[in-house]
Amino acid sequence: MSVSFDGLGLSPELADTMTRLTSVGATLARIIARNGLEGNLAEAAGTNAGGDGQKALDVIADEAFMDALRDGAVRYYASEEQDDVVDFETGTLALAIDPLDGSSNIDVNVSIGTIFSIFPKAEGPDESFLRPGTEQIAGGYIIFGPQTALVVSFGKGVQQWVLEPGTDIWTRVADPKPLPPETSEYAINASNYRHWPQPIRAFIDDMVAGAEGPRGRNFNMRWIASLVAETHRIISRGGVFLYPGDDREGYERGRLRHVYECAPIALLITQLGGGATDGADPILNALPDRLHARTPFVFGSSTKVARVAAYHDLPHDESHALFNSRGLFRS
Ligand SMILES: O=P(O)(O)OC[C@H]1O[C@](O)(COP(=O)(O)O)[C@@H](O)[C@@H]1O
Ligand SMILES: [Mg+2]
Ligand SMILES: [Mg+2]
Repeated sequence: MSVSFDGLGLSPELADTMTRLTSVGATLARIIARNGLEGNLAEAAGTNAGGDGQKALDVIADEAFMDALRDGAVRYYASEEQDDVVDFETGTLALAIDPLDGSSNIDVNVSIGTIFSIFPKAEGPDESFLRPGTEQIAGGYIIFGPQTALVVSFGKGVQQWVLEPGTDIWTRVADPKPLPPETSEYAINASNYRHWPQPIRAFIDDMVAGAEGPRGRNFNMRWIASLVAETHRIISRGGVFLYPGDDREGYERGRLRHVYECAPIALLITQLGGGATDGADPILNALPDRLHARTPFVFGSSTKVARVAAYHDLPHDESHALFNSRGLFRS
């Protein structure tokens, strides 16, 4: 196993934890690349704490991370795939993880990932995880796509490593650049349009209307249905992502989980100069009320994220007027 976090000021405990995460990442990359050769990683395997159907790879990834982190510096392990926090009984850190993000893409050979968030351990499990994302000492993801990469922030910018295919060797590559403040690309699952609240519909309506609409220019749309892949694209070339709350039962607070999906992504995006909110307020300042809490999530290029918040503040007619070609907030 070869990876170096030298020069980043990490404590030995954090560096050891990161090494364990990257070791599992290399193993998972090999397992994912062999999907279908020995078994079907997308096979149904049960139901998790959030009521989502689990796939075989969800369970394999969760067990691999848990085994690798036990007897290290992580005391509390909180996973999307487990109802409760696992107490390893020794260690100074608390790690929350979405072991396999984007599981609807396992069987279609599209990028998936692992998202993690690390805090210094607090008194107990609740105190360790139900706290503002500003207190994270690390947050990031591993993306399993045509290329396997680690993108992480330790609170001072964002760093990136790439896995040499077929090996355990991770090489640090150029840091991601700051996000462009403006963008012409958005990501949202538009099949939920009829369920969205009015400000989200207005924001999207105005972009769909393109050059002929109030915004006076055309926009492009992408939806991969892997938060990790969506984040990687936005980090690479800008954009805005929205998973709002909607009126479907169980989706009042959207779909994404605060602790192990949104908080670490918000850390990365804000470190790159972007915005990350629940539509109105910064995610990193919010307090989740339980481990598997969901939150509406809007992140990406700062101007767009601010504009979504402005749509929430204004009555429908006024928002269209303010954002039209003669309005105050054009572009
Ligand atoms: O299927 P939908 O509603 O578009 O939701 C897609 C979202 O769900 C997720 O797949 C949820 O993550 P999991 O696969 O870890 O449950 C995100 O990666 C993605 O952004
Ligand atoms: Mg996920
Ligand atoms: Mg998952």
